[in-house]
Amino acid sequence: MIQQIYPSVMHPFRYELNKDMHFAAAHYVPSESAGACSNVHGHTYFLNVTVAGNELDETGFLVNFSQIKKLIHDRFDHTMLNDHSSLFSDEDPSRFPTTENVARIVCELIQAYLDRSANKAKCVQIFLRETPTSYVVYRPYAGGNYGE
Ligand SMILES: Nc1nc2c(c(=O)[nH]1)N=C([C@H](O)[C@H](O)COP(=O)(O)OP(=O)(O)OP(=O)(O)O)CN2
Ligand SMILES: [Zn+2]
Repeated sequence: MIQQIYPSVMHPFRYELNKDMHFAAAHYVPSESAGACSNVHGHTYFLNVTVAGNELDETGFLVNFSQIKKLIHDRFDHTMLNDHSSLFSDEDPSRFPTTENVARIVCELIQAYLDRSANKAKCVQIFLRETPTSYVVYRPYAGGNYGE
């Protein structure tokens, strides 16, 4: 079982849910300045997704926990991140599979799914741990504008 304390995110919504998961994936960071990380290596990524909103759907869910897992775990588990060419690139640093970029892209994938639902929930935080000593927190609405 994954049990961890996460940083909390400030937001104006009534409901907040969190989904934990892990996935095993390989990657390399295609830059000389990444040192050893430019070689192919693997991680068991630990991911915490925070979704918030004011309205529930017809099932009484903000979003189905299992749908969040399906979107990310099914896509990335036991894959080579760099091979996901629609998401990552060896040419564009904003698309290198660094922890920062993976966190943002995971958020974008979840938000694209949420945008297709009538209750319009928001992915407000991604916590992505790459190693026991390294993690990133991504907050898409850090400026406070939730597009309401
Ligand atoms: N800002 C970032 N820095 C680094 C990233 C990254 O994605 N963003 N990635 C790496 C490597 O891919 C590596 O997987 C993780 O590096 P590091 O935390 O240094 O790994 P260690 O387990 O060796 O850490 P120790 O605490 O020294 O044991 C590097 N940097
Ligand atoms: Zn790595």
